[in-house]
Amino acid sequence: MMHLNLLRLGACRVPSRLMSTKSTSVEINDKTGVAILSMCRPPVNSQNVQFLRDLKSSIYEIENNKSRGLILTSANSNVFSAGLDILEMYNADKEQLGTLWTELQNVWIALYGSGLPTAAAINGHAPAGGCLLATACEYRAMLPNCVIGLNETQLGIIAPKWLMSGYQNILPQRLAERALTQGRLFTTEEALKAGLIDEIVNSKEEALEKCLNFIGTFAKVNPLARSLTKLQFRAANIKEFEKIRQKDVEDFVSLASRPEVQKVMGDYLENLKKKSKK
Ligand SMILES: CCCC/C=C/CC(=O)SCCNC(=O)CCNC(=O)[C@H](O)C(C)(C)COP(=O)(O)OP(=O)(O)OC[C@H]1O[C@@H](n2cnc3c(N)ncnc32)[C@H](O)[C@@H]1OP(=O)(O)O
Repeated sequence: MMHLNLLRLGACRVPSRLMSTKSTSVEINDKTGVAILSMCRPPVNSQNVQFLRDLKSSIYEIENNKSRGLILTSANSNVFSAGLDILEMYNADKEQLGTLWTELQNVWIALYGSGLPTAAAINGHAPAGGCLLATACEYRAMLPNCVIGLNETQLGIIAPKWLMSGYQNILPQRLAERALTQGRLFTTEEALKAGLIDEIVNSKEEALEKCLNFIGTFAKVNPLARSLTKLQFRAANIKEFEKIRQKDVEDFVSLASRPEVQKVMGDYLENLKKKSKK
């Protein structure tokens, strides 16, 4: 009998640390069973191939370990994620561009298509690919004085439909269209007003607490029913994405390797470097 109880206890025990990769770490909250996935690629969590692979494997690990929910956050102090690593897109050959885009797709589908409750504790700026990750989640709490948004058109590039899905799920159509065509970055305060985020918080701890509270709202809901209901809402976007997945990589490679797009990226990078030296 005692042996059986121990086994039962063992089955319920939630480890306090699940897994780390080079650029992610995962901790499980002992009380809640919720996984906190921290991105840690200083200084700005820019998304290169390795980072995206690490993120994808952490998301699947959390899903497979039957955690009760996933909170995505950053280990860096003022940036959630600066989006795709422009250094890996600038002067890159077609194969490198294709691999980078494929890995971005893989992370998005892992997070957007996750059956778990997902929340983003946005403890810093979240432009472009950073916004993509945050809007793939179901709930967002964000620190003040930061920016979030899909600014692709500012780089002379187009966000494909799947990349816009998170935005479209959250924002009214007219606002989403205007923000995407402008390449607008919302301040935290503007993001709250637009409904792009759910709460403004004063610290990372508070952001994590709000995310935990959100995930806690499902405590009494059957997890399978919850997950299938969530995925019904997302099924059309996921199906459409799966249909164009390969073509989307080809389109990205063709666009990103154009000399004029490379020039915009080079100038953008140079401006970033100039700004950071000031
Ligand atoms: C062709 C189709 C492509 C379609 C899709 C694209 C999706 C993308 O995700 S494109 C990436 C777009 N990202 C951005 O526009 C964000 C650029 N970064 C920023 O605006 C700022 O860095 C920040 C607001 C995120 C943070 O500002 P902060 O003042 O804290 O840091 P900085 O001094 O600006 O940066 C520190 C350091 O990091 C470098 N860096 C910043 N962002 C990127 C990036 N996305 N890729 C590569 N490197 C980046 C920046 O140059 C600084 O480097 P140095 O210290 O070496 O000068």
